[in-house]
Amino acid sequence: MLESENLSNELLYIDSLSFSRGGGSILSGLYLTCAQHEVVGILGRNGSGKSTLMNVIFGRIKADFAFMRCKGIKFEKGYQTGEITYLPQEGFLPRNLLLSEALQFFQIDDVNLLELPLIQENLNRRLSSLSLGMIRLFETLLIIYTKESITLLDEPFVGLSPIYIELIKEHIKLVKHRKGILISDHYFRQVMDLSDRLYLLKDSHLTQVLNEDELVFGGYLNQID
Ligand SMILES: Nc1ncnc2c1ncn2[C@@H]1O[C@H](COP(=O)(O)OP(=O)(O)OP(=O)(O)O)[C@@H](O)[C@H]1O
Repeated sequence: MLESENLSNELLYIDSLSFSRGGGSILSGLYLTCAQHEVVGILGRNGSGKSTLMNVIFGRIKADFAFMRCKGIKFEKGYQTGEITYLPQEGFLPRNLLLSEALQFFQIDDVNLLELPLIQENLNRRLSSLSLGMIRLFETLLIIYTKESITLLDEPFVGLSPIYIELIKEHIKLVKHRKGILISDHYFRQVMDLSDRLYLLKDSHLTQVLNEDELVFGGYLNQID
């Protein structure tokens, strides 16, 4: 169920985030927070700036201006805080790793993931021997189960069959008691289903939306019959 902003247990605080390129404003004065136990969804048309926003938070690109706090401490590059992990749109795990090595690298020790039959069956497989969808699935599960308290997920459902989309959702729900999660994906119903709060990124501004009607009003969806 979508809620209003939860100011207790705040993990991530973003204010006045602005980013422009080539003379055009891509993100303008964005305000966004994420608390522990929360999944915050960000929807937007292609090219609206969702990945740019996550890249700025993680520190891969620099904003023109952004005031960002993690657990009350100001930061400029999310990866330097030791508190933020990020699933980028593109694959990131070296393909020559075994799945077991990838799990070790991210120091995953949660039995909810380690004892999954899907994980157990593939522990000794090299990622290069897996399909692109399976690599994406494992990358997403690994990032969800990292120990860091904030997780940024950019299009975690792309390329996944429905049963694996449900699996990802189930595991996000299992870890969110100890995390704050920002998620962006074009599978908007899945994002809505998971999100405690939902935002629409449009014309470089972020607006909170409460339901599908407001997504229609915001020009993200066509009229619902
Ligand atoms: N370094 C850059 N130089 C020029 N333009 C950029 C740069 N980074 C992002 N942009 C532009 O910013 C806009 C937002 O891109 P971004 O990838 O963040 O959108 P998105 O909402 O994630 O899109 P999609 O849903 O298609 O992945 C695009 O028009 C893109 O061309």
